[in-house]
Amino acid sequence: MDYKQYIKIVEDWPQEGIQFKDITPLMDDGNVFKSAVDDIVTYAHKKNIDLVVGPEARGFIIGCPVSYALSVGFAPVRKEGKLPRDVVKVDYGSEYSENVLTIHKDAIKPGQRILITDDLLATGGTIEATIQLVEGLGGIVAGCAFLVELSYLNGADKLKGYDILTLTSFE
Ligand SMILES: O=P(O)(O)OC[C@H]1O[C@H](OP(=O)(O)OP(=O)(O)O)[C@H](O)[C@@H]1O
Ligand SMILES: Nc1ncnc2[nH]cnc12
Repeated sequence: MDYKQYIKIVEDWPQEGIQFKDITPLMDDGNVFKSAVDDIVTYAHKKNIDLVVGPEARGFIIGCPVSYALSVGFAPVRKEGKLPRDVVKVDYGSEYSENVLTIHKDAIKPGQRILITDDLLATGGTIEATIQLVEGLGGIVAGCAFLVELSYLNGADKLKGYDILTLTSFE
């Protein structure tokens, strides 16, 4: 499926100079959204995944249906101050923001095989921070799956040595 046609480009949002790739039209079409989730599930089936992990908020949109289809759990990575129990945290930067990401300390058991999901790979800052949290708790990053990659921002350079799936790419 050609997913690119379902992604709308919004100029200068959320800041001047950022070309925002809006995935909501893709999600709005049930057949297209299901096909995208199914493609990620097919990728994950070969990887013996124990748990899906995704960063707030769009990582949840992709990760939760994938975890449901795989019959494994989903652990949320959230911005600081949102998770109610003991967390580990990491500072990070993305294409247009800087923040702190956290995960519950007991979300991952050492040795669990983790699939990380997000809607989009831009600079890779968010996913790099998510990997740091997962590995800090002893998880094994078995794969990272995205709907979209902005290859001109070279996020994949931060993911050398990890297995990555992207369903479509903007050059
Ligand atoms: O590769 P990067 O440069 O780090 O950018 C990618 C991240 O940016 C967006 O999240 P955002 O922080 O806008 O949060 P949201 O999902 O809550 O909209 C997107 O969903 C990715 O998580
Ligand atoms: N250009 C972009 N479009 C949509 N989401 C993003 N997250 C980081 N950069 C983005």
